Amino acid sequence: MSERTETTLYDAIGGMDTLRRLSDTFYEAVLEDALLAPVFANFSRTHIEHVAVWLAEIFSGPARFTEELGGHQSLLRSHLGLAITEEQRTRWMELMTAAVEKELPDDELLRRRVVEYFDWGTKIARNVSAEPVGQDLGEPGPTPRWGWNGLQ
Ligand code: HEM
Repeated sequence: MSERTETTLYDAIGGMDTLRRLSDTFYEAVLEDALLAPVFANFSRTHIEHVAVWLAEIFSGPARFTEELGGHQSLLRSHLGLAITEEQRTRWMELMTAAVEKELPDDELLRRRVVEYFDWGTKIARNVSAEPVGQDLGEPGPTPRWGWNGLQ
């Protein structure tokens, strides 16, 4: 194993500071986007922080989303009833890819793995969003981890 893959994606990204900047830059663009802004009608600043906390855990940083914010089940439930279209998912990916290019270290493999996570995760969000608010999702299992080789 190379030295590099012994580092978590979280550390390679630059930890919470970079994830907060990523989330902030992304939502600034989302709220100016005619296709996505209406989906985020109930947006608040805490959303930016919660997304950064989720991403920290996904990329093997501190597990605070599980410990403090309801974990995987709660993340999935946040998307119930949103009826996200494929067009909206694609726009979300475009804006997030631009935010990754602006905020993450200039490391091609790191950026590629992070964008691959978002591609995977947005498909799950879109699928869950087709279910009505209050839908019983069962026990989805622990928060996933995404590393140098993708889903762990
Ligand atoms: C990997 C992909 C995604 C991640 C990691 C993610 C993450 C999150 C998190 C952590 C929350 C809870 C925020 C909170 O507690 O305040 C949330 C809520 C939400 N997400 Fe996502 N999301 C993803 C994909 C999407 C997509 C594709 C859309 C729509 C195009 C979307 C729309 C929303 C909306 C509307 C909420 C509720 C916002 C509110 O608090 O009013 N998400 N998401």
